[in-house]
Amino acid sequence: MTQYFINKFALSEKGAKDLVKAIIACTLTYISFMFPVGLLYTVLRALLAPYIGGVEKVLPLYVYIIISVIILVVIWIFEKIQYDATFLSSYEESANQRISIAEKMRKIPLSFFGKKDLSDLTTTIMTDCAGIETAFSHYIPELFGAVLAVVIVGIGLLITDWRLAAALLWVVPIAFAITIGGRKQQDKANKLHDNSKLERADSIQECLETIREIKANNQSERYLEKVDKTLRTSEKMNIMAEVNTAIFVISAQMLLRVGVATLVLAGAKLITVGKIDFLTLLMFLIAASRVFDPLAMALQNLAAVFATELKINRMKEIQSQKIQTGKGNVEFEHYDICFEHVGFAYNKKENDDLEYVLNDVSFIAKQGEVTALVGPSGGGKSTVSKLAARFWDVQSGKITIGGTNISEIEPEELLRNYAIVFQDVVLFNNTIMENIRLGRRGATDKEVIHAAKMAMCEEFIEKMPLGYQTVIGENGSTLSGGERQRISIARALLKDAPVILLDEATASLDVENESKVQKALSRLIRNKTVLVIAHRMRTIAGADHIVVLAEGGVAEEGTHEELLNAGGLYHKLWDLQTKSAEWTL
Ligand SMILES: Nc1ncnc2c1ncn2[C@@H]1O[C@H](COP(=O)(O)OP(=O)(O)OP(=O)(O)O)[C@@H](O)[C@H]1O
Repeated sequence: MTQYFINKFALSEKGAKDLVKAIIACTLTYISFMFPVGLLYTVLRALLAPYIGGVEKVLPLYVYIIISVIILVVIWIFEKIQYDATFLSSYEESANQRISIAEKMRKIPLSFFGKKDLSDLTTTIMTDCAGIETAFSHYIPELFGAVLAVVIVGIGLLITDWRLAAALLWVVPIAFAITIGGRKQQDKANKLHDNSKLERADSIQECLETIREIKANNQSERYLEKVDKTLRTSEKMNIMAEVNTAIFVISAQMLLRVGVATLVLAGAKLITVGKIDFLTLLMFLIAASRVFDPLAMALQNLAAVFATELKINRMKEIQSQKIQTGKGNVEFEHYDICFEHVGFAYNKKENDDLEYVLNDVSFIAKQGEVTALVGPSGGGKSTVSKLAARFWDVQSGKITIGGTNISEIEPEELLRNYAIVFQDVVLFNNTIMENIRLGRRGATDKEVIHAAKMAMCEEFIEKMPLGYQTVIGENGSTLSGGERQRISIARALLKDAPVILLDEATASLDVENESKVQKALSRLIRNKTVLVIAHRMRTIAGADHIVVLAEGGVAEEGTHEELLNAGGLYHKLWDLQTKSAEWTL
């Protein structure tokens, strides 16, 4: 049973055990609702014995009061157990599920995130988890509990009088069959609704992220029309999903009511032929109300469980992703990074062949040297630098650091040795001090300030109202591009790792700041393995080794002088940039 729930609902072992407990608790609660019916039947039978024939003995009033109190206490205890077992443990499980998804995402290769959009993942973590939480605190335990309770109570009723029980319960399997029979239809409508919700979240998120570009291009009206359309579609799909579910659930619930009618008819007939007395029929009628209320709810819950399964499948998809693993605590003798016949593709083509963006790339970035990657746009420079940090795993060939294949090193362990500065700087809505400290957790304020000074951050930090304690807004929205880039460089200086990847690290800086920051960087890079990407050729002219990448392969390599003398692609690029430097408006 536990294993079934683990597989079916992507639960942890503890979560599945708690669910079994919750179902047992729900069953007991529903069964306990029958105790007052039994008591009422006994009292009525005793009181009415003189009129309906029989020799029932009326007990003293206090006995009935004591029994009533005991029944109330028992119901209260079962309800309390049910509450603890459903609510408390389902929230705990839901929190664990969110943490385990976040943990998983830490280890999933970036290729996964390239295929999924952000709103899809946000929906899975926030909305799906919340939906699943409700399913475990309400739908699933109540559904299984109601079904089990009806089976047990049904057996009791059959033993009491099989004819009345059959007249009452014949509708139950048909009602469930109607709800289950509509599953395909409901799944289809729920899927359309879920997709429309994702599109809605996507379009709102895109609108917020690109609001500046939309306004700059005077496209607000056109764009809002598009957002409006997704909102309207989502509303339509929502209504369709609700109507689809309602058709099947309401039909099934209506049929349950027919069971009460057939019970009355069968009961009346049995009374007239003297097979049962009126009290027995009355007890069945009260029992029917007790059984059918949870049953009607169970039919609704069954439809909700179908909808939850779509959410669970999305969660399972994340949970089943292959994660990047490897050795921890690796000691490196040196930090040479070696690309050996590397082939890499982000995506597959339509015919399922890989769409290679790097082909047979081989070069060495030696420790103590600056290796520059240059080449035309789209040639594969950023891809190479990201592969060097194992953001993705290569499809063919290998990349080694200090002789060890990086695909055998645990990604977080590997990245401990890297300081990376990208052109697209990511900053957090926190103080400048903490944004820089991200480079090395545990660094003292003095060390952070020293790194900031080296990265030429001091002059703009001093002008801020709270200096280093100024909060810089979401992704550093209150800072200029150059300031953001300097913070990112300060982070790298603070980390002081043996491998440094600089992807257009100084592109947003003005000439004065660029030369100052480069001075700081040149102090940082001593005796390190440095991989630099820069479009400004003069920035990399002094590099020890230049690798020219074009069309996903190494076109040529050497020093600046060697490549100029060779008269190849590098020479051409150099000439083009020298000419464009002379160009004026
Ligand atoms: N995340 C991605 N998913 C799919 N394709 C990608 C992705 N990133 C880059 N590419 C493709 O890989 C190829 C190499 O891109 P890359 O960014 O490495 O080139 P680059 O030389 O750094 O370009 P640039 O100088 O313009 O920054 C390009 O064709 C690009 O479209």
